[in-house]
Amino acid sequence: MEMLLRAFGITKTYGAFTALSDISFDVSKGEVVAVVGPNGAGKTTLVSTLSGLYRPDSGDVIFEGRSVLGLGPAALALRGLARSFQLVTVYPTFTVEDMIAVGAFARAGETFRLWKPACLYKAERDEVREIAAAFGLSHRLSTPCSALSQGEKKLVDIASALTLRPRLMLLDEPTSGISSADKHRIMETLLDAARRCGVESLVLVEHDMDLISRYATRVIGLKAGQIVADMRPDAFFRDPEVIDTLVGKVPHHALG
Ligand SMILES: Nc1ncnc2c1ncn2[C@@H]1O[C@H](COP(=O)(O)OP(=O)(O)OP(=O)(O)O)[C@@H](O)[C@H]1O
Repeated sequence: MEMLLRAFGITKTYGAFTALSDISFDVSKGEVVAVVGPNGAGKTTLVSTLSGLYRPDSGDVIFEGRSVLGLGPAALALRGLARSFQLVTVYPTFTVEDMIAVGAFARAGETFRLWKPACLYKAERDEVREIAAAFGLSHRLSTPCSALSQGEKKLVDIASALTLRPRLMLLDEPTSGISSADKHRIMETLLDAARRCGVESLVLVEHDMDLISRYATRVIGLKAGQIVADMRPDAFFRDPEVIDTLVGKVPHHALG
């Protein structure tokens, strides 16, 4: 399987505190990697380091065979490794169409110049509409983001990142704040839309074991900044020691 991302020897400190310690793993085409672990394990720090927001103290991040250290999130997204940034909550008065367009404009070299009249960008608008359709958001294009449900807000954020057509997408808790009843629908929509938009691999921080057992192809377990498990979900859910270390009790139905 083609390797897209390689992280090796990643150490990240905050002052005297070591949040990530010598983290190494690869992500190949076709994988949906769930990153799990207790609060403070370093999951968000890992996503922020992989996506160029933080520079590690040591180690390297290789994407498509080249180091991407120091590129920063915007340049990295344009290179094909993107994360969502929860901009919907930052710009609640923007319509769904404008919010999704942020990424399309960035790809066109118009880095987040949102004040420009939207009508100037016919090609980008067409693409925005195509992506909105993949996310089932066509009927919401002119709705202000503030009027969306929590699940729709998550989808708009991810849709915006997808206009950059990334090969690999990093998602930090894509279903947080969404009711249990809606989580599966949102996860299915986002995975299906991501594939349709050309995403080849996903790395997501996720706490919901039921979602992981159903949608992940691999689980990486972090504890105190170190990888303590890297395995297929079926093996993960059948390892009581790993479960106890990383998540405590697992819902019975996640065990299949
Ligand atoms: N900017 C920062 N400055 C100092 N310490 C930080 C900073 N960001 C995170 N930390 C600390 O680093 C550790 C890892 O934090 P991180 O947010 O990556 O963990 P997490 O696994 O995502 O946790 P959670 O599940 O609670 O979101 C925690 O102890 C946190 O307090």
